[in-house]
Amino acid sequence: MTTHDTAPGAAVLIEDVHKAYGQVRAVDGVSLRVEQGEFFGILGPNGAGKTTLIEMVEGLREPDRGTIAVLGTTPWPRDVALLRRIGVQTQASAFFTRLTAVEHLRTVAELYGLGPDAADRSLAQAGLTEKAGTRVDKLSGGQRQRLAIATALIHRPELIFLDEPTAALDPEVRRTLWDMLRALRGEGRTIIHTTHHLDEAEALCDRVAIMAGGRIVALDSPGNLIRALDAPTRLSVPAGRLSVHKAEAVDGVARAYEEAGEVVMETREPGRALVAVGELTGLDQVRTRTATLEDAYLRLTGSEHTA
Ligand SMILES: Nc1ncnc2c1ncn2[C@@H]1O[C@H](COP(=O)(O)OP(=O)(O)OP(=O)(O)O)[C@@H](O)[C@H]1O
Repeated sequence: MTTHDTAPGAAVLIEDVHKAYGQVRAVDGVSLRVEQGEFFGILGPNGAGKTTLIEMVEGLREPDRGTIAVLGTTPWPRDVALLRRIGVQTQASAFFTRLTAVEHLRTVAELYGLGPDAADRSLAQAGLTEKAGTRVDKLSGGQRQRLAIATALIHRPELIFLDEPTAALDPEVRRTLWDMLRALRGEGRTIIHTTHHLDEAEALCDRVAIMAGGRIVALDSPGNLIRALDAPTRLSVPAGRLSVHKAEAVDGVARAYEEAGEVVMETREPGRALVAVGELTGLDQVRTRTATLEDAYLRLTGSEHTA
């Protein structure tokens, strides 16, 4: 086992890592540091290199070049002691499908040398206690997703990898899972979260790395990435309430147009424009939209494609 001089506080330290498949440079010189206790997002379009990067961090693939330290240890070649300190949830999580949820978890607990209480605890943590006696193949998609997370958490790992944990879940279940993930972070665990759900990354992540073409094109907190966009605020009112012509003349409005039954006004002085719109139409049904992480993501990954 090789240990690195990771500065205290780093859960993962990646330095100039490269990985190619033939001619495809899947990961092309990535460096980043994830702090302990951080909720860190990895975002990027299909084929950006996220999975390849994460698999190298998890010790499933060997980098061609560069170094990776996970909890102070090199993950390749695979290190059993490290595996006990990390938890991995993937889209293809394997279950003992003919067992009940609790039997499945107790079996996994035994594989880690843990008692049944570990299974009961992670079942409760995932909000699945009610489904303890349900066979895994009878669980809904969302319940299975939670079971995958419960399975990844059973041995109380310090570092948790989540891959699209809320894919295909209904909005209510997604929010419940968000609460669960926030609680994990509250316990001081480090979470590395790969997702295409930008609202989720914005709501949960302390920082995100946006990848495109095997490289990191941005790395910052969602708030800073959004602010860096310097995008206008959009105010909108139902189309019948105000003409585009009048909207253009509103104090503080830079541009106005009609879209999906609404007149949209772009402004860099939202306070001033809102007061003026309020005087014209009243504030009832006026909507305000500021830039989101999705806007920042589209700008950053779009420019990368045209580069
Ligand atoms: N086993 C493999 N053999 C050959 N090429 C691969 C292999 N795995 C990935 N690639 C290629 O490497 C590049 C990066 O793929 P990767 O799966 O890491 O991206 P990703 O960001 O995880 O994408 P997605 O969001 O679609 O999961 C892609 O061009 C992909 O086609």
